[in-house]
Amino acid sequence: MTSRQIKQSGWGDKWPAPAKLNLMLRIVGQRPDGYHLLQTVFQFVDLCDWLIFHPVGDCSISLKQPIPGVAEVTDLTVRAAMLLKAETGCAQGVCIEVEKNLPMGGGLGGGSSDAATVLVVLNQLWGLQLPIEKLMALGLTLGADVPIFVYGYAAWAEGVGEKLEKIEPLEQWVVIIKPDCHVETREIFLANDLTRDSKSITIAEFTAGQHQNDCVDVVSRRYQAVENALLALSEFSESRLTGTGACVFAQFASREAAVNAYEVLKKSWQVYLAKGINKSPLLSKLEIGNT
Ligand SMILES: C[C@](O)(CO)[C@H](O)COP(=O)(O)OP(=O)(O)OC[C@H]1O[C@@H](n2ccc(N)nc2=O)[C@H](O)[C@@H]1O
Ligand SMILES: Nc1ncnc2c1ncn2[C@@H]1O[C@H](COP(=O)(O)OP(=O)(O)OP(=O)(O)O)[C@@H](O)[C@H]1O
Repeated sequence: MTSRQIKQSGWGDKWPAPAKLNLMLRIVGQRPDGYHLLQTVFQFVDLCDWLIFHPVGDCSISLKQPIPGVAEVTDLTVRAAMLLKAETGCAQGVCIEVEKNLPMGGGLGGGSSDAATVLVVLNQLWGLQLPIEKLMALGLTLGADVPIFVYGYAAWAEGVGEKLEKIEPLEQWVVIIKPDCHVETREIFLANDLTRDSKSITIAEFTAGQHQNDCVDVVSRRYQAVENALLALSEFSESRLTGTGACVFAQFASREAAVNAYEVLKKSWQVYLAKGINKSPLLSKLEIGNT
């Protein structure tokens, strides 16, 4: 696979960083370093943060406006840019502007997606020509969810989420509830009552309807708002947790059915109406190399 080429220069453009859903999530083991071995299915949705890259005259990395509560040096976009510089010795700089739409700590992977967009776009804007595989490996050092956003296709994932196999789940309408709580991924993976020995399943079993998320009981027990959201959504369709939460979602075969649920639920919840997509909108803004 060669690096992907950008149609135009891309400086000053708005670049998408989409959200993801985990359509199922099984914990099938644990590595010696404590990280959990998963089986999961990633699909993107058309809800996005948007990033703009502004040229600067020196080698500095900065944010136009830091996200409240996230120090600039720990922001995943800044860390992604620094990582590229450290890896390549690139002497260029950038000012990154982030239009933040995705809720943080929601299990939608917003921070990871922002980081992936930085890796993919700066790789091109800075003329670094790192291959996608290298960007995915760099991304993995920032977070387990970063590689899928670099990869850009809906996928069956194993390992900690870095072993990816392209699949094409149905692109259905989705209603997502963001309960009024912030779930730390780390807290859930540290829980004593987390199932860590699920039986592995096949893609065919997932396609036939095996949608279990092994984190759901642990998260529901600790966060009443998540349990309530799962219950509210289940009035309309099968309700599921994405990642370690806090967001819960349900898929709908028609836009009408999704809108109906959305209209009812928005009276009581922070709710999003979205569409599942198997190709990341970030990829759609790029010309594809030899993929
Ligand atoms: C739950 C998922 O969202 C599913 O897509 C991801 O596995 C989480 O990915 P992420 O948010 O990028 O997570 P990271 O930032 O890499 O890890 C946060 C913390 O969760 C724990 N963690 C994460 C992923 C994993 N497979 N096993 C873990 O035990 C680790 O303690 C880690 O310190
Ligand atoms: N650019 C960023 N956007 C969002 N969060 C960031 C960013 N940089 C650092 N963070 C930190 O990362 C934490 C997790 O944010 P994120 O939005 O990725 O959560 P999430 O949706 O639960 O992700 P995941 O599904 O990968 O666990 C935030 O609480 C915040 O402290």
